[in-house]
Formats: sequence, C-alpha cells, structure tokens
Amino acid sequence: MTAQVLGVLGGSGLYELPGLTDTAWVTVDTPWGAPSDQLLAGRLNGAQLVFLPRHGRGHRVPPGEVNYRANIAALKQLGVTDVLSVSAVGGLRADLPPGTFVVVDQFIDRTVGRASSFFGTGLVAHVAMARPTCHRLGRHVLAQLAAQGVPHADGGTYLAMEGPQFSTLAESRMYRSWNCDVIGMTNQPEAKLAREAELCYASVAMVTDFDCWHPQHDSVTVDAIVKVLLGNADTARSLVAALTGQITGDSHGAGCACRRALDHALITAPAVRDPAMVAKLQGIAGRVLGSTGP
Ligand SMILES: CSC[C@H]1O[C@H](OP(=O)(O)O)[C@H](O)[C@@H]1O
Ligand SMILES: Nc1ncnc2[nH]cnc12
Repeated sequence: MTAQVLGVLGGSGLYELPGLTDTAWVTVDTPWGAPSDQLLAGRLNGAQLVFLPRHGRGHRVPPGEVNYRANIAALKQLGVTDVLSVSAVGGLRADLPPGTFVVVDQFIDRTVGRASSFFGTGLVAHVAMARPTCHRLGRHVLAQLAAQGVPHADGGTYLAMEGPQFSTLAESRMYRSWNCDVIGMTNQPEAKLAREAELCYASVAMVTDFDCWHPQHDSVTVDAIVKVLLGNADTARSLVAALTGQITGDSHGAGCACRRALDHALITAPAVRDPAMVAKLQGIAGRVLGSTGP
C-alpha cells in the first residue's frame, strides 16, 4: 500500500509545530521556484508529517505574493499525499463567531493575477473542481473536532479575496448575499493547485473576526485577529497531532478520487506537447505523462 503522509500548510498564527520528533527543516527547490520557507519534516504520534508555514516563519510573505505553486510542488516532492490547510478567516454569518472552526468545502475565487495552474501553453489540462476539497480528509478533520469538543461547522463556502487590504462594507455585504460563510485570502489558488497535483486537500478555517459587515463589531484589525489566533493555536496543534496517525492509517486514502484527478484532464495532443513543459511537470503529473514524457 502507498504510504500516506500528511502535509500541513500553516496559516496566520501557525508558523511552528512543536512536539514533532526526528525533525529537520528541509530546503526544497521546485521547477516553480522556492516555497515560502523551508519545510519541517518530522514525526508526530509515530507518523510522518511535513509542515510548511504558508507565509514563512515570522509571516514575511503577503497572501498575493505566496508562491502557491512552489508550496504545493514542494509538499508533493517530499511525499505528501494529504494536505491540511489551516487558515484564519473572517466570519460572514452571525452563527459563526470567532473561535469557530469551519471545515470548508466550497470556494468562490475573487483573487486576481495569481498563478493558478501548473499547466500552460504546451501542455494544457482542465481538472474538475465541482467538489474542491477531499471529502474523506474532511471527515477525518470533522471527527477530530467533534472528539475534542471544538465548536465547528461541517461545510462552508470560503470567499477568497485578493487582499492584502480587508474588504469594504459593500464587498462584505455582497459576499454575504452570495451565501459565502467565511472570507480569507489564501485558500485559492491553493486548492486548485492541490487538485492538479493529485493531492487530497482539506481546509480548516478558524474564524477570528466578523469581517466588517456586523453592526456590533468594529473594522477588522490584525491585532484583534492575532489575539483570537493565539487562543486557537493549541486547538489547531492538537487537531494536527490527532490527524497525523489517522491519515497514515487510512486504507481508503490510496483509492481516493483526488489522487486520480488528472485521469481525464490533459487535452494537448501528445504529438504537440512541449517537451520542456512535459519535463517540468514530471513531479506533478508524471503519473499520467509517463516517466519519459509523450
Ligand atoms: C492576519 S489577517 C489576514 C491574513 O490572515 C489569513 O491568512 P491565512 O489564510 O494564511 O491564515 C488571511 O488569508 C490573510 O492572509
Ligand atoms: N476578515 C477577514 N478578511 C480576510 N481575511 C481574513 N483573515 C482573517 N480575517 C479575515
């Protein structure tokens, strides 16, 4: 059976993962450049884990400048099969107050100008995104949140905005009218790229504020968000600790549809594929390209 390895993309407030053993911060280079930081490889609860702080340690990289392709490619290069995204979000519903963990299952992408595909001219692919997260991985996350007594929501639509500025009141109201549940700046194009890389992807979004729509709450501030994040960080860490062993031992992982997302996605005729693109994409799409290209 193929080994399952959990990779964690730590968002705002989650820049380290204490408690790991056999750790090493590993420098990884990818055909798309350098990821946000070194990746922390180690063991937790007897299972292998890879951690990458999405904005880099110390939060150096803003959401619009994160090299999402390099982050996802680096996780894949280190053998990760399952990606858990941990993010801070604003709540767009009155019944999702700060402190709630939302297991996101849909996205609306309002980001602009971000590289959102590994593919391109010379090798074109279109993957399905109707169900953009991994249901199986999401069930594991939900089971752990329930077991740990964490207030949480099963499913939710994440509005990915470009940022780095927070929303205007008119935008926040519009996203609510679109039935979005939470708002953040990072889960797209991350989820799209994970799908192209045939990685299972689940997103746990920690509500830190009510965005700006709520009449009884002030504008969003980083200080207020960080205060809530610090209160939530231990919960996020114990969630990761409990999940690590679960993922490794999940015999259904290898058969997950996410791992075959490229089966019917490539459209460029083999005869006209760009050999340089084919070579560049070996680490992402080698399964369907064959090890020597077209
Ligand atoms: C710290 S406030 C805005 C910042 O927080 C979220 O980051 P992440 O998704 O990585 O947890 C949001 O997307 C913004 O990047
Ligand atoms: N209100 C908000 N808007 C966008 N990203 C956020 N991250 C945390 N709170 C947020």
